[in-house]
Amino acid sequence: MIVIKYGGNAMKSLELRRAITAEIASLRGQEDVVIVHGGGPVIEQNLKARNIPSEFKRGLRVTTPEVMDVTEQALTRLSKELAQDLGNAIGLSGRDMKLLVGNTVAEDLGRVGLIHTVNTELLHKLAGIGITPVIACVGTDENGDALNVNADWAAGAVAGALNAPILYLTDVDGVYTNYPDPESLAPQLTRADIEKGIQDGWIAGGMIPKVEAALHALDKGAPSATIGSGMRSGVLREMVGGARGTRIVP
Ligand SMILES: Nc1ncnc2c1ncn2[C@@H]1O[C@H](COP(=O)(O)OP(=O)(O)O)[C@@H](O)[C@H]1O
Ligand SMILES: CC(=O)N[C@@H](CCC(=O)OP(=O)(O)O)C(=O)O
Repeated sequence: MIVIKYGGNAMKSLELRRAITAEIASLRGQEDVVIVHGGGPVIEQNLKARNIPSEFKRGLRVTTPEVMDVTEQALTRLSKELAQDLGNAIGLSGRDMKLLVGNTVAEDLGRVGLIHTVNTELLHKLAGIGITPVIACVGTDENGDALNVNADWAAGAVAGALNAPILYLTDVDGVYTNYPDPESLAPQLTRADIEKGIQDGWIAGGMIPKVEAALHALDKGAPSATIGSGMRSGVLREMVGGARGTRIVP
């Protein structure tokens, strides 16, 4: 089984979305796939349409109950659409059958959560009948209330719980030591390299939660974590084989 995190940047256009879902569909011929997705830009659009202001603290969206509602609506709709694009797939959120259970992390972040328990049995059962789960990064707490989980972290938790490799699909070919110089793409980074990269500033912005979530996935049991772009035909197979993207190692 392999976990694919599919985020907002790699969904910017319908063409891109279709190209990536076709790539994922072709990978399914060789591996069972579990998709965990985000959708930051769609959430943003829906909040704007309703005139609901939203801000980020420490890279996470401050999630009031109102923001939670809009986020959940946007992401669960997206999971249905992605599942339709893919075929033989089912759109779920972490609230279905306690798929992603967690807790809030800080009072000033509202409903932002981290996942501690994943219903892996459900994922194995779906794989057993040839259905690909497409999971929106919305979790539940023990009371059944929704949590807004950063998609990189949600996917890392799923990969860790399944002891499965994870591919982080984004809009860059991997982590660059001198972004965006193509010559500086790092084939492999260790925890120490990542700590240095964040400290020295060459790992920045949205790449920070991604590399941190990748390390977390490894800590929790994922055998490998690879960051790259799924935009070209055949690239996912190459990422799985380690020939493309940046592989994060302990
Ligand atoms: N060292 C780096 N190498 C590659 N990308 C980087 C680096 N540092 C920062 N980035 C930024 O991280 C972005 C990917 O993170 P993010 O925008 O959160 O992606 P997604 O929405 O796909 O999860 C890239 O588009 C790039 O702008
Ligand atoms: C807590 C938090 O920040 N949640 C994210 C969830 C979506 C996400 O992570 O989507 P991408 O993968 O497209 O960035 C948010 O509200 O934007």
